[in-house]
Amino acid sequence: MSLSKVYSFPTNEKLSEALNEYVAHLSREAIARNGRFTIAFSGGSLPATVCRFLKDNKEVDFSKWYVFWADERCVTLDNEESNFKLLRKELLDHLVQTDRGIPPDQVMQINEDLVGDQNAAAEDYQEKLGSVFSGTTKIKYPELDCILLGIGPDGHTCSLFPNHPLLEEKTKWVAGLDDSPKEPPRRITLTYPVLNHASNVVFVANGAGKRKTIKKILDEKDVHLPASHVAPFKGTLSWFLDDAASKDLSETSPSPFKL
Ligand SMILES: O=C1O[C@H](COP(=O)(O)O)[C@@H](O)[C@H](O)[C@H]1O
Repeated sequence: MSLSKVYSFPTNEKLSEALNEYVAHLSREAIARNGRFTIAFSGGSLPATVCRFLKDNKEVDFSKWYVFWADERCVTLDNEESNFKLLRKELLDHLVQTDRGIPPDQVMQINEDLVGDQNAAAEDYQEKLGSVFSGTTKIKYPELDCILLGIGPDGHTCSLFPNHPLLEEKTKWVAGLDDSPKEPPRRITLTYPVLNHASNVVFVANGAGKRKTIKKILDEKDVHLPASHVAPFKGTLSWFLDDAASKDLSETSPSPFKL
């Protein structure tokens, strides 16, 4: 099991600069090794924080990116609740406008025709993951190069909520739920086995509102919070926080970033 690194930055801007540096580094390494970079984004506040500088980073070869969602709401792609729509606004449209767009068949959004049935949508999404990872070989779990995770005040991550039966899911890569305690209730989510087989998992959180939750996970090791169970088997686990979010932590790691 991996040890986690916890980085904290004085401002939200510095946090975004560090994330730009780190994601660009992971992308460069993966492309040099495998000719592509597979990344999953969460929704909520994360895309704006991660993409603020990344979207203009000319050293990133976005043409080699395969983009997935760590979780998605079962809504149409133009709905205000859509995590896809959020990333379009924060990254995808900007790349197209600046002639560095990700090829559309490498952007793996939820199937809009299936949003009325979360289980069908989840199965379809699992097949999309399979089309990129399995090729002709049957694999047990996909190994994404990078999964970017947000965290809710209740400790949820992706759409894995406290006390939910999906926390026990061991077989499916992607699962559906229609009882999310946060709106909208119908969603699909990556499961723990996929999170924990990734090469690099990165939690991103900012603001005082997340402070108590982060302390419970990192210092108090509270097992009731879903984010506490993200622990990549072989991969790295990093936390990127701003000082408002990390204020009560007993310690953070020295920052290796050139900001
Ligand atoms: O519902 C969701 O919430 C979490 C946390 O969002 P935030 O706005 O508090 O950062 C997010 O990570 C997840 O993708 C989203 O569907």
